Formats: sequence, C-alpha cells, structure tokens
Amino acid sequence: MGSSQSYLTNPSHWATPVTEGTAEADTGKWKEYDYVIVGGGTAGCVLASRLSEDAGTTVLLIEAGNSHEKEYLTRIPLAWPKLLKSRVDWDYETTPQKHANDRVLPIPRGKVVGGTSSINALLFQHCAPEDFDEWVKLGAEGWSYEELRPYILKSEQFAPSPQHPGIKESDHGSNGVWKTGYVQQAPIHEHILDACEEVGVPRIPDLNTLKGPRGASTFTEYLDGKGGRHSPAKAYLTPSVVARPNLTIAVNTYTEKIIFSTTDKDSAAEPRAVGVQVSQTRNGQKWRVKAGKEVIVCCGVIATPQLLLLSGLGPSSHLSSLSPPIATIKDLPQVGLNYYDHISAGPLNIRAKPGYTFDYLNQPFSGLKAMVRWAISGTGPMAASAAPGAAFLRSDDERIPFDGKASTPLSIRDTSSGPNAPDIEILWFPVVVLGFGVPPPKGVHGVSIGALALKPESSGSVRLKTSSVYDKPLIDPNFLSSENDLNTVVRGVRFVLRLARTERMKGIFDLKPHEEDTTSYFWPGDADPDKITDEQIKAFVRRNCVAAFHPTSSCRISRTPETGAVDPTLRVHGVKGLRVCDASVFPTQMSGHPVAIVVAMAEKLADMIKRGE
Ligand SMILES: Cc1cc2nc3c(=O)[nH]c(=O)nc-3n(C[C@H](O)[C@H](O)[C@H](O)COP(=O)(O)OP(=O)(O)OC[C@H]3O[C@@H](n4cnc5c(N)ncnc54)[C@H](O)[C@@H]3O)c2cc1C
Repeated sequence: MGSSQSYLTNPSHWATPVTEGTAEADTGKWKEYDYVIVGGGTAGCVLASRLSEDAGTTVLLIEAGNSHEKEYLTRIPLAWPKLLKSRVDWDYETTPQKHANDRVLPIPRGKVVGGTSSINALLFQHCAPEDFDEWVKLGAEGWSYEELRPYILKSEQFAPSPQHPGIKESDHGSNGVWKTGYVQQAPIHEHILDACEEVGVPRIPDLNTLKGPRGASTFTEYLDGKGGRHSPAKAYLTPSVVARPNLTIAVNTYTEKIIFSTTDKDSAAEPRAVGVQVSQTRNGQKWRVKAGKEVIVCCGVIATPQLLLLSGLGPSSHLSSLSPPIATIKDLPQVGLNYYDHISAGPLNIRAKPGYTFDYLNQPFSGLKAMVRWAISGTGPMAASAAPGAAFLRSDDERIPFDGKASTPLSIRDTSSGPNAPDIEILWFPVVVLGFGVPPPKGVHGVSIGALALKPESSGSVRLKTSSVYDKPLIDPNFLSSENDLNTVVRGVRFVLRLARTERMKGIFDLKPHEEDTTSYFWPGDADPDKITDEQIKAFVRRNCVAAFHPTSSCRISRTPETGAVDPTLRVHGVKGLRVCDASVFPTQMSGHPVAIVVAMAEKLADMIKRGE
C-alpha cells in the first residue's frame, strides 16, 4: 500500500468505508498495514520512519492535523508563541484549578505532523541521568539512562560551534538524522548566565553530559542549519522516506477508536487490537483499517488516554458513567491517571534597558523586517532562541542564598530523582510576557523568567467528557495540591529575585524600588527579596502559575496494571497487538525538557519491534 502523493487527506485512498450492516470487527475486506501508527507527532514520525526502513513492512501513519509542510510559521524558531491557540494547536485547557484560585489554565499541544515538537520551543535536553534510574525503580526495566542514551545519541546530528567550546563530542550524536546545535541569543542571555554564577549556580558548558544538568547553560536546540526548525517531522520524514511505497501518511483524520477482535478465542481474557476506525468530521463517513501486526498509539499525554478510554480500555466505572456508556474491553484502572506537569510560578517580568532583549520586535515595522530577513536568508532575530538558557538547581543547595529577611523556613521534601538531579529550573525569555493572548506592553523592554518545580508531587488525570473523540477531554493536573510543590516554586522565585539584584545585572536590569502593587505586571519582579514574604510569593503563584507544557505519565509504564497502563515493552497491559509510545508512558516526570527523550524512546521501541521483542 502506498501512494505517489506524500500526505493523503482523502481516507478513500488508504482506508475502507464503513457501510451499513458491516460487522465491527469484520476485518476481511479492510485495507491492511502491518503497523498502524495513530498520531503523527513527535514519537509517531520517528516510528513511521524507522519501521518503514524494512521495505517488506507496511506502515500507516494517521495524523489528526495537517502536514507540517503546509504550516509556514512552524519553521521559524522565534515564531512558536504565535502558534499557540492557532489551528496547529489543540488548545486544551485544564478544569478549574482549586489550588490556583480556580483558574483554568491553557495546555497547548501540536495538531500537525510532528505534533508538539512542531510548535514547541526547540530545546533539546537529555534531562538528568538519575531520572531514568528512577524509572527503572518504578518498574521500567530496559529504560535506564545507560540503555536509552545510545538512542539519544543515535537520533542526534550535532553541529559544534566555536562560540560554545568545552562541549565534548562524545556527549552528542553526530550521525543521526535530527540536527541540533546553537542559535543566536539575545544579548542579555550571557549576562544572566554570569549573574547565575554570582548567586551560586556555576556556568556549565553543556546541559547534556553524564554529570547531568545542574548549573546554568545555553540550550542546545534543533535547527536545520539554515535558520529553521528541524522538527522530528522534518528530520525523520524526509522526501525519500515519505516516498517509500510501503509508508502511507494520512493527515486531517481523527482516529475515533481502536477495534478489537471478536473472533480471537482468548479475546475475553486478553483482547486483540486488529485495527482502528477513523473519520474527518463528527457525524460524517467513517472508515476502518486493519493492523496485521500492531496498532501503536502515539497521540500524546492527553489524546492517548482519551483514545484508549474511547476504545473501552480504562476504569470500567468511568466508562459506564458516560452517556452513551462505553463498553469495557479491558478494565484498566490506571489509564488517564498519574498526569504530572512542571508548574511554573508564572511570568516574573523584570524591566531591562533597551538593546538587550527582543521586545523591539513587537513594533510592527521591526517585526516585519525581521520576518522578511528570515524569509530571505534564514538569519536575524527570527532565527534566534526564544528561551536561550536556564539554570537547573536544587532547592536544598546551601550555596544559594534563597532566603531573605522576610522569609520563613520552608519545609521541602526531596522529590528529585537523585543527589545530582535538580528540582528547580529557572528559564528565561528575552521579552516581557504578560500572559496568553495579552498584548505586550508598548515601549517596555525586559525579560520574563519562569521558576519551575521540576519534580512535582501533585498529579492529576485525563477523563472523558463525552464518548466522542471530537470533544476535548477533562484535564485536571491538580496543580499545587501538594504544599511541597508550592514551597519549591517559592524558593525558585526567591532565586530569581536575588539574580535580579546581582552586580552583574546592575545597569542592565531597570529595577524599580520595592513596592507592594501586586497588580503590576512587574510584581514581584521588582520586589526586594528581603522585604517580600513567603505568603506574598505564594499568593502571586496561586494567581499567576502556568503549566510548563511538559505533561507526562498518563499511561505510564509499570510492572502491573494496578500501577500503570503499559508494560516495559510498551504493550498495553493485558491487551494483544497494542502499544503506546509517547510522553504518556514516562513512568514519572523528568527533571528537564522531554522532547529528546520522546524521540529516543521511539527510536528504541522501533529497534525492539524489529528484534521481535
Ligand atoms: C509551547 C510548548 C513548548 C515546548 N517546548 C519544549 C522544548 O523546547 N523542549 C522540549 O523538550 N519539550 C518542549 N515541549 C514539550 C514537548 O514538545 C512534548 O513533550 C513532546 O513533543 C510530546 O511528544 P508526544 O509524541 O508525546 O506527543 P505529540 O508530539 O503531541 O504528538 C501527538 C500527535 O497525535 C496527534 N493526535 C492526537 N489525537 C489524535 C487522534 N485521535 N487521531 C490522530 N492523531 C491524533 C496530534 O495531533 C499530535 O500530532 C513544549 C511543549 C509546548 C506545548
């Protein structure tokens, strides 16, 4: 099965229409592929590319969004904030968050080939090696750092840069298909790195070494060498891969449910996935395809549990409570639970003198000029980093003067994955950010800094609102339900306030005297760390916290169905012919940015499948 057309929109070309009277699992007449991969996002692109390397294996990749090639803005590194709430964003939101003043928080996710990796901030990070040892302890045998690292390196094609000496080539891959390297940064970035050092966080040359990311550094990013995003879609679905006759890529098509065999004699005890049902509109024509070998679900942390639940895999009490109820195929209590996300204090805006940041691009003429420059030459600020660097620290690091005269002793349990792993990230953006959809202030220059709890205890769930894939599910991350998370974020905010008052930032930051106007966009950025109280910071966080867009674990790997949704081979517990591969299977949260790990995981799974594991 294949086509000369690269990305197919009409299911008649690759699936079989459902006609009246057709039995649900009558697969005999359906178009068939060895592997049906649902979700052409980060993991889906990698798997489709690797599994179709064998010309004798047929692969179908089904994506709900459009081809990335048709979405111009996805190519421009600095343009990703413009993609949020656009047609390439699923634009999910949380339920009202009880511990964040009942606010509803946005959760963007990519709806386009490449998925969220096509709309994200392009940061490439291994996270902390100890994160993976923690995974193994939680039951993910085979997913230690030692076992996953070769696949991180396999994926990467790193371009060294003379501006970034001190990087060991052995810490990066050079023969992979995914291009990484360094981009231009706003002038303020280097100053902030030095300021971090002044507040007790050393500068390190590379976040991606065997020592882990503790320290302050510039991010490696994924770029095509011509100033554009090199998403996994671009890296893995090259024109020659897309042209393979054994690979079919379908776009603008929703997978509604997985279909199970009714003839398999063991199906009551262990159902077998035999294909999927798809459609393009809520009440329109439906089509089906058969998976000769496996269905692999790669829909991400929200849509993967949604699809499993819609297919009857989940807690039967939840499935039967829906209207109309969904028949339980396998009672799997953990599907959709254990949703963890990094929580950020909310934008800590600090004014800066002009000339150090990218705020000038908000003026129409400057922005347009930068876009034209990028379109002609792939250079200039639009090719630069939106989040050039970060500091990864521990809340118990005694070298850091977290506390101020007005602070109280905060009790913080160690939730990190190990002594060398961080539990706080300080991430800076070289522009003032007022919030989703809020226009930037005119004539103001500055930075927006996030203080993130990297190993939150709070976890939540994804649940169905209705029995239709066209209705967004209910997402309740339960943010800040643990006081420990809030205290960790408070410590992160205190670090930022100290950083703002370093010698290094004098004359660069334009701090105003401490005042208590909590309605200002520059509260508490201007606040004096010796005058602000923990209660004031906590109130700010509850009012302003935002998800850091790194959710994981809603179908996590575990030894048993009582503790997770998939086994270490990524097969859904107790179901044949069905695996999951995306950030939903992470056994728990990472202490860093997850996209490189999703890619490595898909690389590893492709090898496992080829070896018959
Ligand atoms: C704004 C933002 C910035 C970020 N920045 C970074 C960063 O700089 N670095 C980093 O490491 N991480 C970053 N992340 C997180 C990272 O990009 C994601 O964790 C990662 O890409 C998730 O990959 P995935 O394969 O799990 O899911 P996705 O890449 O989201 O793939 C899921 C795919 O499934 C498709 N799909 C869903 N439902 C269906 C259906 N029913 N039928 C068919 N297709 C379906 C979706 O359209 C999507 O293409 C960011 C996230 C966001 C939102």
